[in-house]
Parts: sequence; C-alpha cells; structure tokens
Amino acid sequence: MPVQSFVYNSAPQRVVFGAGSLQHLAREIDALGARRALVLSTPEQRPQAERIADMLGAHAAGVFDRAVMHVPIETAREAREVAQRLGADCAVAIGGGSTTGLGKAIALDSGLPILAIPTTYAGSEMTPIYGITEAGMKKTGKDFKVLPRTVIYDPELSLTLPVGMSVTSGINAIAHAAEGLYATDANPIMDLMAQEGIAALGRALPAIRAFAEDAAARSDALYGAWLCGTVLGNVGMALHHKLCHTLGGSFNLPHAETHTIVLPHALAYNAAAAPEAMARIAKALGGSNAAQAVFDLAHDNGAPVALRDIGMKESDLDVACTHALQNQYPNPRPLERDAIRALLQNAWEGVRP
Ligand SMILES: NC(=O)C1=CN([C@@H]2O[C@H](COP(=O)(O)OP(=O)(O)OC[C@H]3O[C@@H](n4cnc5c(N)ncnc54)[C@H](OP(=O)(O)O)[C@@H]3O)[C@@H](O)[C@H]2O)C=CC1
Ligand SMILES: O=C(O)/C=C\C(=O)CC(=O)O
Repeated sequence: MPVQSFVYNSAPQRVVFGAGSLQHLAREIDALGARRALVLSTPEQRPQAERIADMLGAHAAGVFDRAVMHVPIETAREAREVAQRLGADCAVAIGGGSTTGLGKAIALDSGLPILAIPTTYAGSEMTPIYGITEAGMKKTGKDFKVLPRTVIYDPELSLTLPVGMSVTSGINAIAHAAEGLYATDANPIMDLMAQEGIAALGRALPAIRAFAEDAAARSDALYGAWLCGTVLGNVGMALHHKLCHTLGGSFNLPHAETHTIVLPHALAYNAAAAPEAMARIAKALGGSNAAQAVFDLAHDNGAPVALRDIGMKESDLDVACTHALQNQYPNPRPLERDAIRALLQNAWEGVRP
C-alpha cells in the first residue's frame, strides 16, 4: 500500500540500553546537568534504590521508597515535599510503572527532570502520560514535562521480575503496540515499532517462562517494552485501554493482569474493522489470528485469562459495560452496547476468542 500522509512527533529523549548499562548512571546524571538526585522506589525495591544512591555518592539527595500503584495524590504531595526539602534537582525512578508514575507526579509540579530505570515492561518511561489518583478517581493527562529525559534499560535489573509478572507486564506492553496499529493518528514509523515490539515480546515471554534468568530473553523483552511504550506515548489508544482503565479504576483489578485478559477480546471486537492491524499483530506473533495468538501467548505461559480469576464479580459486568461506553476513546469499530457486554462476559469466563 502506498504511504499515506501523516504527522510524526519526535520526543527529545535519551535511551541507554544494554546489560550492565546501569554503570553509566553517574555519567547520565552529569549529562542532565543535575547534582542532587532523589531516588524513588517501592518499599520492596528499596535495596535497589539504595544501590543507586550508593553509586551516586555525594550526588544522591536521598531515597523516597513509598511508590504505590496508581500514584495516590497524598504520596505525590509527600514526594514533592521531600524533593524540595532535600534540594533535589532530578529524580531517579527505579522500578515499574508505579515508580515511574511517582516521578512523573513530581515532575508535573516542579519540572524536575526524571531519569527512569524500568524493571518491568509497562512502558511508562517512554510516555508523556501521567496518572494521579485523588478521592478514589484516577485522572490521566499528557504533559511533556513528565516525559523522562533519560532512560537506562538494563536487562540485568529485570532478571528478578517474577515470571508471572513478566508475562502479564509484557502483554501490557503488547497492548500499547496493538492499539497503536489501529489508532486514528497511526503513522508508519509507529507501525514499524509496534510490530517489532510485539515480535520481540512474543519471542521473549515463552523463553522467560522456560528460564527466568535467560539474559537474551530479558534483553528482548525490555527492547520490546521500549518500542511498545514509545507507541503508547505517540499515538492514541482505543477500546482496549478504555476497558482496562474502567476495570482497574472502578473495580480495583490489577493493572497488567487486566490488560492480559482483556486484550484478546478487544482485538476480536475490532478484528473486522482493522484487518491490516490484525494481520501485523498475528504476523509478529507467528499466528494467523491476532486475538487468538495473544490469548495463546497468555494461556500457554501461565497467565490468567479470565476476569473471574482476578477478583471481578459477574454481577459488576453490567456496570462495567455502562462505564466503558462513557467518555469513549476513538475506536475502529463503533461501541455497541450488546457486543461490549458480550466481550466482557467472554473475558470474565476466559473464553478463547
Ligand atoms: N503513564 C503511562 O504511560 C503508563 C502508566 N502505567 C501505570 O503503571 C502502573 C503499573 O506498572 P507496572 O510496571 O505494571 O507495575 P508496578 O510498578 O506496580 O510493579 C508491579 C510489581 O513488579 C514488582 N517488580 C518490579 N520490578 C521488579 C524486579 N526487578 N524484581 C522483582 N519484582 C519487581 C514490584 O514488586 P514490589 O512489590 O517489589 O515493589 C511490583 O509488585 C499502573 O499504575 C499503570 O497505570 C503503565 C503503563 C504506562
Ligand atoms: O493510567 C496511567 O497511568 C496511564 C496510562 C496507562 O496506564 C497505560 C496502560 O493502561 O497501560
């Protein structure tokens, strides 16, 4: 097909990739022109945060280890105050999307540059999207102030990510790329990244399941996460992300697992309306049907495939359907109530699409 007209935005970001690349941390902080870094982590990843602080020596302002899922506003305020009190001039976020999200909340308020060191495959480090939860409601927005200025991808740091989380986090990344392929503002550059990102994760996840410390597979997975995260940051998401934000936000379902379960069904819903995207997804995963290939990737690698298995009540499906139809994201197929309700039922039961 001839290339159509499109708009492509290039974000100013530096990526340092490779096993052992954490050794370049001090050089990268210096390149940012920063002198005092506040290191962020979850409580459980504090040992890794302390290692970072040790590496930075006099350039470490301190460690703030209270990152939690979905960035509660109280935590964001506390972290902002700590950053100010310690005179931090940059934040180093080591961890998954929750920790990167906390860094973004600080940057949104202060403009502090972020250096992100991702240890999951969620992809937040490549996006200008932030999310903050206030009074039980998660609000998301887009601001280039929060886009991490530097990202260090060191696959050695992800060797300890449990296999189950690796698979679901990898499929969370695949979801960004899959929806990017049928985005209303899609472009050929993002299409290339999306297909390559899906293929890298499609290779990596079964290898990680077989051997969690497979260095090559960890490297492939992080490379795929980078590409898929870039797609999320550059083009608009659709029905699948809307459903996951609804289910996560209203029913407190776990983020990556929800993405893993819903994606095959969202793809099946959109299949006839986005045949080229589906062909690319299927090809990247070595299958002939995109929805089934994603379902099999999850199922065959031990991930949950049914919403009922991650705490969703069947009696809440009607409400979830109503929420999903409000403030709709653009989608290749119009949202039809009965079909969305059937999609949710299938996802709840874990039916192969
Ligand atoms: N703004 C954006 O563009 C995006 C935002 N997000 C947001 O990010 C959040 C989800 O991020 P996600 O990465 O899935 O989850 P988290 O950051 O919450 O991390 C999930 C789990 O991974 C564990 N973990 C992380 N790294 C390691 C490691 N190397 N070894 C062992 N355990 C590890 C953490 O365990 P522990 O208990 O040890 O801390 C944690 O329990 C959501 O809030 C989502 O909305 C997601 C994608 C994009
Ligand atoms: O909710 C946010 O923090 C912003 C985006 C995402 O979580 C993307 C996703 O659903 O993985």
